[in-house]
Amino acid sequence: MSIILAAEALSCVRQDRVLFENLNFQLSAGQVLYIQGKNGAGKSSLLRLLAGLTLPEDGQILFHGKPLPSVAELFSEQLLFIGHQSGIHPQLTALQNLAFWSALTEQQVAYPYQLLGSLGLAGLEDIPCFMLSAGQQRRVSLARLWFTTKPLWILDEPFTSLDQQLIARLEQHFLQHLSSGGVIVLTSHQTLSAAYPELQAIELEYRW
Ligand SMILES: Nc1ncnc2c1ncn2[C@@H]1O[C@H](COP(=O)(O)OP(=O)(O)OP(=O)(O)O)[C@@H](O)[C@H]1O
Repeated sequence: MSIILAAEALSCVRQDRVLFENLNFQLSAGQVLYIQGKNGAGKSSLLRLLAGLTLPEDGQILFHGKPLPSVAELFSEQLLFIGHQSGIHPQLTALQNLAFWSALTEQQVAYPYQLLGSLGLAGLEDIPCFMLSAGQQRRVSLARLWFTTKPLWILDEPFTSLDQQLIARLEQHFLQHLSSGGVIVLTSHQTLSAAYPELQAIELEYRW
């Protein structure tokens, strides 16, 4: 199976501290990479490198076998990155946030009310997101995962603030995405519960 995303001898240094070095992995369609580690170990830093938002100290990231900078346009078309922050605009409503992402990424959201309702946000579609709870805001943010057609998902702590029911729902959605050829890289302090057919795990040590 062809490799979609790979890291070769990746190193990351922050504030003179080596967070990780010589990190290697290869991910093909249907595979999930689960990154664990203590607070400050470097999980978000690794995700930001993989999303092309920062550059590694050493090593390289390959997308479909090519160095990331050389395929930046294709990569950004195929990547959905949800960072540690929810990434929603607090003054906009849930519906407006969906419409914004939809226009920005040219991904059609066919039934926004239905989607938001299915995520437990019925009746809350038209109020500014700053009036929503942390978990509700996270739900608005994650709604993107239900209408995107992008194959590569990089998700930093996607379960934060979610209740167990929504976590289970999200993990089922991950399985669906993987079974249709998607790739997921995620961090979490929480143990994954679903039975992922092809799971790779990396534990980053906290290094002084
Ligand atoms: N933009 C930055 N500039 C300087 N140092 C940074 C930057 N971002 C992160 N760091 C440092 O890098 C280290 C790793 O941070 P990172 O956010 O990657 O950890 P993490 O494993 O995701 O932690 P957590 O579980 O708390 O979210 C920390 O010591 C942090 O201070």
